[in-house]
Amino acid sequence: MALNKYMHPRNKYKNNPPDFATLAKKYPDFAQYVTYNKSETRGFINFKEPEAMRCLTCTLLKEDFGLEVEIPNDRLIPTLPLRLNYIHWIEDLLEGMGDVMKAAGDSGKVTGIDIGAGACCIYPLLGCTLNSWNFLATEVDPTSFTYAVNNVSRNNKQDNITVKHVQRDEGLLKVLEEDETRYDFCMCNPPFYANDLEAQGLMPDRGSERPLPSSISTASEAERVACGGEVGHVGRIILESLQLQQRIGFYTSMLGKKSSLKPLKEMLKEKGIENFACTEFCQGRTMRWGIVWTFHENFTLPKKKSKPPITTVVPEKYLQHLMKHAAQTGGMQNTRVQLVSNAIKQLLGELQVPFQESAPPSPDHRVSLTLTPTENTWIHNRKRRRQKSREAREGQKQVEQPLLLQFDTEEQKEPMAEQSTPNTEEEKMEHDGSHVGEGGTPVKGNDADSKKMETTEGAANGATSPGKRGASEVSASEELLFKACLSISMIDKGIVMEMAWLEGKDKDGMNQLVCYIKSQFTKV
Ligand SMILES: C[S@@+](CC[C@H](N)C(=O)[O-])C[C@H]1O[C@@H](n2cnc3c(N)ncnc32)[C@H](O)[C@@H]1O
Repeated sequence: MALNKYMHPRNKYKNNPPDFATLAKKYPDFAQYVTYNKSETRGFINFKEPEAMRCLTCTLLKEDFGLEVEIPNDRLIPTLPLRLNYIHWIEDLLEGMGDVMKAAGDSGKVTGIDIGAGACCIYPLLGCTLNSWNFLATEVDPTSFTYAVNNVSRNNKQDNITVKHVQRDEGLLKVLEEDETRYDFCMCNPPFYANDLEAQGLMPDRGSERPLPSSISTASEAERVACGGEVGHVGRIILESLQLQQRIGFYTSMLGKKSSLKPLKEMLKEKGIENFACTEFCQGRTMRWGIVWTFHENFTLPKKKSKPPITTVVPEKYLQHLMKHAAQTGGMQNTRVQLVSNAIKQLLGELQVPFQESAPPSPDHRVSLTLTPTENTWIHNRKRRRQKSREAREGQKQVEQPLLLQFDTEEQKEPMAEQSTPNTEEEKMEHDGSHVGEGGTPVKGNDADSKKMETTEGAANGATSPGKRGASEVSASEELLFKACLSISMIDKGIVMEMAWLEGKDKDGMNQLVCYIKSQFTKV
């Protein structure tokens, strides 16, 4: 699928589309929707068949997240890659907001609001399962509300997720009236359309070049239509946020139409809300957009588009090397993420790259470091090491080997500007392409000119500065080469290192540093 490569790097389906044949073997309910190629090695499903899509979402939630859900026939079927992209964006924003939260005296327990949870209650269930977030979920539609409540208790999440039935005209202000909680964020997947004609794609402004939705929508009227469409719906949240201010850390919404961004950005500016940003959610053949705003002045939201983080899978051989070393030195209590991050921290220390670690570690045990080098020591270091090798060869001083990451003595051979790993089986992930039940707005040709996932930035939320200076300690007289967020996390049982550009003047330097660290992974 064309856009899968721009999925959020932590989206578990980015490089790992579901294998329908394998799922069919395990789940007989799902098997009835699967057809096979001649050799029966590959399974397919019909993305235009709502029953098949409903079963796929339920099966994936069970298989990949351990969640049991029931979705009624006549309600929206949430597709997972898009929902995960939104959740991961919130994770990134939360990470960038770490310090601001602390300044606001936050307890550290992340609590969000999902406006319009739907029957599946997908965002609260995913957010709670992946990140232990608590949620207040609102829902206007009585049927969806009942299903949402049941789906929460079916998964034993009632202590973490409260589902509240609200009236259509009951906004956040009313919902939070008798509530003292300070929320970290709110999220919303609003009804896209202003009326049923627009929902059916029959409005004259739809544009003749634009194809009709490729799938049958199972969404109810409340799920598709809101007064003023999504601009009206999100506009009301903007107006309410003017009163709620910092009661909610940051406000977000997903948008189904790119054209909705402009009026919403104009409204934010008109209301004096300058701290806002937008992003793209790319998956399958569909794009969606995200908008975020905050009343926290210190929280710098990402303002411009940036490349996706450079993603590197840490080789198994290197992990084995670290574990062996840990076994010898009594460090076996460390997780694999900790072992890799400790080794990288040691390397950064040796390179004298100032870094600051986010604290506390995120619930998914990801370790994030904000790097703020003022000098390119990794290139110089290579030169120095080459010089030392030469000297050693000439019978002079021997080269010192650092403890864990043994430096290479050759010039690096890898390309300097690595991009995210390409998707190998994209076509298998038809899943999000059809967008059943969401009144799909397929990507237009002219929307497709910039398909890069915007990465969230502003992760300068450190609490410790191990070994070297902290990121904030770079003195004004020293010029920053760049600021980047290096994170180490576990994705699908593998350890992944990501480097995301934040700001600065030396992108090549950051790419070189990634190559340098990568080269250490292969030196064991
Ligand atoms: C597009 S659906 C999204 C459902 C779910 N969040 C998802 O992403 O699959 C929008 C949901 O918002 C609900 N809704 C519409 N207006 C609402 C309002 N004023 N307050 C709360 N929920 C609302 C609808 O009933 C519907 O369930």
